[in-house]
Amino acid sequence: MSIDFKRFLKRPFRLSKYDCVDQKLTTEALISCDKRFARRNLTNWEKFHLNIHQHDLYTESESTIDDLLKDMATLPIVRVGQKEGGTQLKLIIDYRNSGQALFKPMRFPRDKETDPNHFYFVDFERHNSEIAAFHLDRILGFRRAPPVVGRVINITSEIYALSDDALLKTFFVSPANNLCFHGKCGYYCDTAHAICGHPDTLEGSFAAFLPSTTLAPRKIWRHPWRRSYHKRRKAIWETDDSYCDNIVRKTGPYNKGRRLPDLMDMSILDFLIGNMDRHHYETFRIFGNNTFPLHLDHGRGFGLANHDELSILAPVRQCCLIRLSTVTKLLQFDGLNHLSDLMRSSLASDPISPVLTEPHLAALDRRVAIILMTIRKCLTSRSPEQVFYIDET
Ligand SMILES: Nc1ncnc2c1ncn2[C@@H]1O[C@H](COP(=O)(O)OP(=O)(O)OP(=O)(O)O)[C@@H](O)[C@H]1O
Ligand SMILES: [Mn+2]
Repeated sequence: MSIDFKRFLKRPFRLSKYDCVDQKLTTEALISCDKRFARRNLTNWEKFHLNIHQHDLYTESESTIDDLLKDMATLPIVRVGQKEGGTQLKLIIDYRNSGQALFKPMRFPRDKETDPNHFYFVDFERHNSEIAAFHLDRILGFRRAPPVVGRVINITSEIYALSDDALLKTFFVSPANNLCFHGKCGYYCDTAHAICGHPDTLEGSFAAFLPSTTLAPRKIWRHPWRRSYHKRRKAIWETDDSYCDNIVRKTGPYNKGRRLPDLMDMSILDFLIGNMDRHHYETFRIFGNNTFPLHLDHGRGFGLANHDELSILAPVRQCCLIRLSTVTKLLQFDGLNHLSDLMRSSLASDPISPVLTEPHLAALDRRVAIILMTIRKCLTSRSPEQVFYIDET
């Protein structure tokens, strides 16, 4: 099943004479059902949106994703506004063809490590982590993260000149004569933490927007292994290793189907990138419960190259569960195709390459070994049938 775009398709500029809404909503059907589509080619954003399916955001063979990455990295920007909500500054970028991207700015050089006195919930976001997490999600075969690409922009002509009034009010010229802005948000949106051009250029990550929530409403779920987001308190799972078996597995939607294995995949992705900030996740409502959780918000990964945060793997360790297809992938990385090599070559195509430093790439291989060790340990106390989840086909 793909997303129900009936309302999208009913937009009068598209389908005034024909009524195609009962047809299977593939791109091909759309094109054949209104000849004007052939004249006005779908944008890569539209192709991406229309191909979102029940089980993933895109398919392995889809060339649209690479085209979309290229578009986000090169198409002219026509308008810039701030994304409301969330804790740190994010901009909504409008392109000339109506495509949109979520922009996160670069704050530090790639090798700047997380401040050891920062909690996971106050750490700065890293644009390169958003890019690397998308590539990793794709390499692991999950395809649950929207495409993200890097781009160097001119802060004067591509942000300042195109800003909405609210954002414009936060611009200033620094003592070093650089153009800066800070926007409005919960953390780090003040003069002391402004984003400045060097002198005029600014690097950032551009994530393709998902279909609007009006067309494709999403459900927001609290993550069962959410941290406490408190300076002194701990979450239950941090002190109780039976949390998965005694609580999570007994609660819907984790008591059946793909959701629990999906959370294991998410934990693996987060452990590999070092992301401790997974508080909620979203699904598309139209697909019900038997669908994938979106992998969004990876700005807090790749902060520490020499530390492996084992607590991120707690879901896998406590549930002793992993998708057979995921463990098969990880075993391949244990052999000749190191994950670091696959990531290095995948990231080489990004305009702001190198996206990750060598120590962060090396950390990926070390962490793959830790995940596999965790699974091997599970197999000493549980049967393979209990540990490996096989998807229904
Ligand atoms: N590619 C996207 N397309 C559409 N909406 C998105 C996309 N990425 C993120 N969002 C929405 O924007 C919200 C904020 O984004 P994100 O989580 O990356 O920022 P954040 O500042 O870290 O937020 P928070 O502090 O709530 O974690 C997300 O909860 C999500 O609903
Ligand atoms: Mn966040």
